[in-house]
Amino acid sequence: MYAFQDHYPENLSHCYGCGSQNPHGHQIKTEWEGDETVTRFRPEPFHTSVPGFAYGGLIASLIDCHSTASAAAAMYRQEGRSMDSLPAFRFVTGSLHVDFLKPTPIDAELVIRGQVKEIKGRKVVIESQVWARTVMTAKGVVVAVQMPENFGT
Ligand SMILES: CCCCC/C=C\C/C=C\C/C=C\C/C=C\CCCC(=O)SCCNC(=O)CCNC(=O)[C@H](O)C(C)(C)COP(=O)(O)OP(=O)(O)OC[C@H]1O[C@@H](n2cnc3c(N)ncnc32)[C@H](O)[C@@H]1OP(=O)(O)O
Repeated sequence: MYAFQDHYPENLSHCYGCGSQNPHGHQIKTEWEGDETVTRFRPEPFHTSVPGFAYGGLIASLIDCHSTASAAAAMYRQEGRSMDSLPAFRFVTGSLHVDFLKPTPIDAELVIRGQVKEIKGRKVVIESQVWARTVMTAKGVVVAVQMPENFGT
């Protein structure tokens, strides 16, 4: 699979959630399935909250990076060009909202499915659902904003 995150340049691949160069991070991979974006992730025992269940911060982190990657992919798709082409779209999280609906089991593959709800100017809104087997355990809304030139200053 060649994922959205595989298009990130090396100097922007250190993110804890999605950076391929971060050995301590989740290194999530996201791709299109039709009009939805999909990330699959298997929690480790050290992601535990209550024994048997995944930590909520992990779930939020998965929704976060799934959504920023989805925002970038959506913007490229809207312009009909590949994620390798220039100018590059780089998104950071402006807002992250998570609803925890059910306990998320630690021993199941998690599937995060995202839909593009709005593209307006530099802003993309992504809604996502986290599935464990047949149960939707969380849902989220992220407002992703194109990273300003002066980010961090
Ligand atoms: C700090 C670590 C950064 C790591 C990321 C590095 C690189 C990212 C680049 C490439 C991707 C590669 C890898 C990583 C990808 C993602 C990282 C994972 C996610 C994260 O972990 S990332 C860290 C946490 N994140 C931040 O560290 C952001 C801090 N923050 C800011 O840098 C500004 O706050 C910013 C840029 C968010 C907005 O600033 P701005 O000046 O550009 O915004 P502006 O006013 O122009 O708004 C434009 C439109 O966005 C709407 N809007 C803005 N903010 C909103 C909010 N909070 N809620 C709802 N809507 C909001 C407005 O309402 C308007 O919408 P409208 O036009 O419809 O009114």
